[in-house]
Amino acid sequence: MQTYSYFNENISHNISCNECSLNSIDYNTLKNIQFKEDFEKRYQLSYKIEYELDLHKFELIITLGQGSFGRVLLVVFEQNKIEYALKVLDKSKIVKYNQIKHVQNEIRILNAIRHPNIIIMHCLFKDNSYIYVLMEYVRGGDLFSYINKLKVFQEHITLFFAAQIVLLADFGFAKQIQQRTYTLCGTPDYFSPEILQSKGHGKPTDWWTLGARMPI
Ligand SMILES: Nc1ncnc2c1ncn2[C@@H]1O[C@H](COP(=O)(O)OP(=O)(O)OP(=O)(O)O)[C@@H](O)[C@H]1O
Repeated sequence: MQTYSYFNENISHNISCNECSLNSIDYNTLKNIQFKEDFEKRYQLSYKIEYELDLHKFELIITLGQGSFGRVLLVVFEQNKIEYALKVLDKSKIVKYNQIKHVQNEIRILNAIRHPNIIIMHCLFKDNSYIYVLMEYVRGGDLFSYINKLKVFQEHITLFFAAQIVLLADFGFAKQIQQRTYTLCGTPDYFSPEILQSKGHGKPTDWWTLGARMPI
């Protein structure tokens, strides 16, 4: 079996991953943290690997969804009996489709952000074939499935989702920018005019996409 070292596997960390470290997120404390500064610090530090964790320490319940490079499983951690979402990423697929940088970036951003509206990444572990991202489990499914089910949203439902149910979990195409970027990514149907004009786009482009995606 092939092994890779793209995800800091070769850097040794002295980490004890126990019940305590998985439960150590205190929301009240987090409220007071200056999100941006904290993000920068965490982003620079990059992510760490929990070498003491492996799949056998979890009970597998069901598959929650399928992504491009693997599945997301609902699991229960044996030590504390808490449910988590475990994203299982297939290393060989990531390498085959030349997505190493994208995946590294997604994990790095998710690991760096601590915000009540953004899913918590607890830790990362790996074996020879897969990378496992242990995250907060969010009930209720995702917006995409809900849109598929209802097809068209009434205005009040659209307002409800747009205003408050923006729990972000997917940072595959996320990028840290100062003013503008010229990177072309995303679904063409929802491209903003500034992306199409290739003159550089910044944060307002996300508002365009949110509006375009709302199925009123
Ligand atoms: N933390 C979570 N809690 C509950 N369900 C989740 C969680 N994370 C992901 N899921 C479910 O798993 C599905 C797959 O997620 P994943 O992030 O792997 O792929 P994706 O974003 O849909 O696709 P891609 O890999 O192309 O970005 C999601 O659509 C969602 O239904």
